[in-house]
Amino acid sequence: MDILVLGAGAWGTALAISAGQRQRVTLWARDAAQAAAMAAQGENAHYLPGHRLPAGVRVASRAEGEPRALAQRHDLVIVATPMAALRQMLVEVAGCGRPVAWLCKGFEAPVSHPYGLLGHEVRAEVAPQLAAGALSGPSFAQEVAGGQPTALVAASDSAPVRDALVAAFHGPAMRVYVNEDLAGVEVGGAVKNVLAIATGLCDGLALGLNARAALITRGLAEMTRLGAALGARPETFMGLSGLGDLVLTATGDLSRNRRVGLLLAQGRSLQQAVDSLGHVAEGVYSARTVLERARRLGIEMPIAAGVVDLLDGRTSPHDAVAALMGRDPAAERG
Ligand SMILES: NC(=O)C1=CN([C@@H]2O[C@H](COP(=O)(O)OP(=O)(O)OC[C@H]3O[C@@H](n4cnc5c(N)ncnc54)[C@H](O)[C@@H]3O)[C@@H](O)[C@H]2O)C=CC1
Ligand SMILES: O=C(CO)COP(=O)(O)O
Repeated sequence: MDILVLGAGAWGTALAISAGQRQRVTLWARDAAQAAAMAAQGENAHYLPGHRLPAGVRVASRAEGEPRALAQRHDLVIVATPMAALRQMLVEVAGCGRPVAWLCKGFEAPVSHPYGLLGHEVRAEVAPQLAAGALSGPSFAQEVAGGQPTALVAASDSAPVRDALVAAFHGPAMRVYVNEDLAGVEVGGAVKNVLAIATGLCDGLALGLNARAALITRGLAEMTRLGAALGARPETFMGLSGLGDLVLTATGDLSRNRRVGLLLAQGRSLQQAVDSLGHVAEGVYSARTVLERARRLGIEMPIAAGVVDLLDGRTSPHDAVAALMGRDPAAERG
């Protein structure tokens, strides 16, 4: 199988390394200099140092071809950019006639609406004919690149897209489950990043394990409420892209979103926290949209609201926690 991975950050590179053990993979970087360095060094020293590219992975940039022309020469196209570049990449591959899946987890910044869109909503605007979906689930790039066992979920309303993702990535160290609930899988991936900022904050303030478990559980309830209102199936949130990715990202120190929360708790500014990562932390860019979409749907998301107040500088880490604990008693419901 020939796979095109558009975007050579940590996650695109890790999946290329994983699939490249068995398949032919083209790993495309927008930056020609980065592509040249990767080809020369046999690794992505900038975004994923310490992991060799296997022989099945070939590096490319625009010098080798524009995304649509390249896509037409492959069996499956993976968009591995951050959410901010998904629209542009879908425009570039629209009409390629190949199954397409994105890896990004978030809501787009509000560009075409008063609120940001999920990936499948962007697809509906710019490439409605494209057979497409998302590959999601609990998966730190470093562990996948190192061949450690991982389970993912291939979500799409198109069976050929789901099948292509399984054929491409299912292997000895990676199980790929399928799910038709693309909206649910996308909401899980987007909201867990916002909640991971909250648990990073909680742990950075040394509030304890009880507090962290409470945040994860009530965060899952917020995620499920928003997802159901956006047309997702509630049971999707008990799966890999919901609870699974929430637990991983909220508790795992490899998470960039969690690290943002930890750094804010130490008194760093948001700008300092973001700059120190060197990678995208999608929760920072999705949090306001999560809250705006919840507001329009009449959904309460107090944890997400606390994260937005903190990111916007309206509250301090301690006051954000106090506001959550000071809420009125309530029944425990979804
Ligand atoms: N790193 C991880 O463990 C995982 C990341 N993800 C998601 O995958 C997405 C990408 O994450 P990472 O690879 O970790 O980010 P990263 O910060 O390591 O790399 C981002 C890459 O995207 C490229 N890029 C940015 N704008 C672009 C554009 N307009 N056109 C082409 N390339 C562009 C950058 O040059 C860079 O190579 C994010 O949405 C993230 O939430 C999902 C699962 C795991
Ligand atoms: O999505 C991820 C793991 O599944 C990666 O999370 P971070 O972007 O917070 O590192």
